[in-house]
Amino acid sequence: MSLVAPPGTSTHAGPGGYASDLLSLVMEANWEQLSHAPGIRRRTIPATMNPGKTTTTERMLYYSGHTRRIGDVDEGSTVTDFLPAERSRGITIQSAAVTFHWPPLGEVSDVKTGVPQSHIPHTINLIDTPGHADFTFEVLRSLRILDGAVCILDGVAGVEAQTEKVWAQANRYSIPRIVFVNKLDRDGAAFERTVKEVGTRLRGWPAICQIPWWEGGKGKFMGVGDAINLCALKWEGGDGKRIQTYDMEELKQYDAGLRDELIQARLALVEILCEFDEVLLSTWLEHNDDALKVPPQAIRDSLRRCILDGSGRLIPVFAGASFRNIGVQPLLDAVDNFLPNPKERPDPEISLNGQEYKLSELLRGDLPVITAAHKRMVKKSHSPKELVAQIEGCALAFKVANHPKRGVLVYIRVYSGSIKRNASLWNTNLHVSEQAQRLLQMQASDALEISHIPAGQIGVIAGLKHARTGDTLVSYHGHNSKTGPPAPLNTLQLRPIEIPPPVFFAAIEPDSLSEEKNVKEILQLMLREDPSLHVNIDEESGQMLLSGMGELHLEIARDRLVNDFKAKATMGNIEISYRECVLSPTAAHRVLFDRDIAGKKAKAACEASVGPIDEVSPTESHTVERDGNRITILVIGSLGENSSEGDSSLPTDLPLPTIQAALVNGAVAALARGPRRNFPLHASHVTLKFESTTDLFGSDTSPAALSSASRLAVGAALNEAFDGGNIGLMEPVMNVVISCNEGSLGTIVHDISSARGGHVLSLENDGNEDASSDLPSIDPQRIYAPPDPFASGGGMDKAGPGQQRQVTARVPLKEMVGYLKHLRSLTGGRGTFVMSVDRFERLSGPREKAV
Ligand SMILES: Nc1nc2c(ncn2[C@@H]2O[C@H](COP(=O)(O)OP(=O)(O)OP(=O)(O)O)[C@@H](O)[C@H]2O)c(=O)[nH]1
Repeated sequence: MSLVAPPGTSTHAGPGGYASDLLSLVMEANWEQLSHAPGIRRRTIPATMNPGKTTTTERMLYYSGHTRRIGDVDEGSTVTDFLPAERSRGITIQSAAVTFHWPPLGEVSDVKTGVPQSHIPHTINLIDTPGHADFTFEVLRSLRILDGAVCILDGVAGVEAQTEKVWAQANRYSIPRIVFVNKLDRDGAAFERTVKEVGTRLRGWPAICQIPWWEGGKGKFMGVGDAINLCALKWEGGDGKRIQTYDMEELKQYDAGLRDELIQARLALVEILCEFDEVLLSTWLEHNDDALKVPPQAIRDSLRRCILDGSGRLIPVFAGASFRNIGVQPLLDAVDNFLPNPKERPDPEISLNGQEYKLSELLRGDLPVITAAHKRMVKKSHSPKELVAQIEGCALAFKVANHPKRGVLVYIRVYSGSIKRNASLWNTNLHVSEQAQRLLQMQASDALEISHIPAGQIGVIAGLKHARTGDTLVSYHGHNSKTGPPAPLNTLQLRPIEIPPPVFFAAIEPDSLSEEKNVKEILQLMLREDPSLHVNIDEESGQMLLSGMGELHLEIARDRLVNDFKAKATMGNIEISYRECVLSPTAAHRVLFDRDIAGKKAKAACEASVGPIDEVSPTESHTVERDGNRITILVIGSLGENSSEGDSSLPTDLPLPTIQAALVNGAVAALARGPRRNFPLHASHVTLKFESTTDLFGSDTSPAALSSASRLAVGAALNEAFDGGNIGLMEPVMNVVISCNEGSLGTIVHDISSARGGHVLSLENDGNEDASSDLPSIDPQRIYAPPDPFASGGGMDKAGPGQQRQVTARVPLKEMVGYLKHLRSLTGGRGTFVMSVDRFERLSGPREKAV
């Protein structure tokens, strides 16, 4: 028996091993991801509500030397949950990014080849993400930039509906993952059951790397058995830095039961790896089919190979109880050992003009869309390849945060080239240029000024005025600051993500007229931080409506507005955001706008008509989709035909893309407020016609004048529809997935279909027939897991008698308000559900009256 420092702190490679290209690791709420190349890792923690992501993050920061004390979620003293609203509620709202090193930099000795990755310091950028379903979008957004993730599961609750949802998205982004089963100190903790649920509900084969160690097999949770290194680790209390290791010989004396189980775990681990990895299969054969003789390093290498593709078909599983400071250091080692570095990650997805490609395809310069664009160019000073070679860097803004001292910080991940200080960045979402005046690397509470952020790295741009979370920023050699890089490069989007439509709203009332401007500015900043919030300001009345994904989402937004940003305003009741729709096509309405804007003469005209989206087929002209509506812009040139980019009838300071963007903006503003009940329009198709011979008025025609003309013309068309009784109402209908036990299935199905007007779409067992997963279902009998000492029956009975069942249904949102409480009462507190917007549906007579 020996007293050793925790794995990952004593035997690491020396300062020489700290490669200069050390990356960092990212950890998100629910997920921890680590990237690790010759030094970089990022990890995330995905999970369900409250499985302990923030608690685990606190320990990671403490053991890595990033903090001097362990913060507590319940006391509101953690590093990553720093917003007052997070601290008062004990939940994560915004994903927080922190950078630290594992193993700690000062504690390394010599670098040797062939040592585990965890012996070489890695920079880890960790993102701690939220768990509540209202913030799912925040999690999905963070997933796009992760190189790897740690999924933290609650060992009592197991795999929950929310875990499955985030897991499926991680599959889509091919993110390598490991699972940490937390809270094993709690009454009712069931490691075996949780592992089997990982297999059946997440559809990956669990590769158990650690098994829980309960005192005497049934007592206090005190450590883990390590199936890779064939030893047991016992935490000695306190801050968790003192860990005793027991080798297999010592275990014979100390806990023979654990030793026997550890042997089973090692056999199962090698067996499952051999099924996926031929290299390990050969090693096993070389060791006379003896799984106990396979060297730990061969197992580590194999695990790394098996999860690298991010398919989730094999899932390494670790065990612990973060709150008791048990299991966190080996988890950090696992992040170093198994999660990939940015260079090992697949090519990111991009979109150009709405078409999907891979980034490397674009950078090679041979995409047909680029060659075609080159052919259309008037000035062909570059070949298509050279056109693309002018891209100096391209990055994704994954987080915008308002720092009390440093102002607005935009966190970016660079995907190609590098972003240099003072580079002019074209924002392909907003179509504006802004300069990256200051680049920072955030280290602990310090910010280091840097000259550039290279590909694969995460950094911060300070002082940007426009960039929002989710925007793509392109640095393009010699781009025009008004129109950006040549089309279609000006539309380049990295890993685009669809923002779900908001389904709840509330009115924001500034306390006084003088406060209005301040409130609007704060709301704009909040929107930059969180693009799943929407603000709609009525031009005429000045009324502000804030909409979002759920009631909690809006409550938190109110807390941020009033308490954090100190706005003097109140928020009205939270209500369901219905939609309005146009039932039949209107006539064309031409509007001439002729008024001063900000003291300057502004004049422009255009013609608009509106109809239902299905009945007006899209034309070949410029058509965009916005908030569930379609907008077509027809710009007629001097020759009476659709203008192309080089049309000489347009003034040079008002090129075609600027006109199109201004007209679209006006239409979007008009569609944001319907004529009937002020709800946004949905499923409507606007056609806007602009003739350069009649609708342009020299230098008086500015983008602002064009937007106003378009807003008024669309408004006039909508009013015509309203006067003719042609505006209908639509309601959000949710796709609801409920997890419950067999016993309560009948009551739930009855309640959904008769009392709530829902349609049940499917009933499944344990998610095994889940058609949304590409992976084959897994028979839980074939999954190895050590028996649960506290389980009352078989392995899968957490919800009481009977199997776990999953009900998928489509239900109007109105009927789902307050459903969690009801579901809990129907299922004895055990049922859970997730929902997302499925569609908006036209309301029938009686339902319409009820709105
Ligand atoms: N008993 C026990 N409690 C834990 C453990 N880990 C976390 N907790 C408690 O669980 C609660 C939730 O922990 P958090 O760390 O906030 O969980 P989270 O996953 O970050 O939560 P959200 O981000 O809001 O989803 C807190 O009260 C923690 O003290 C553990 O290992 N054992």
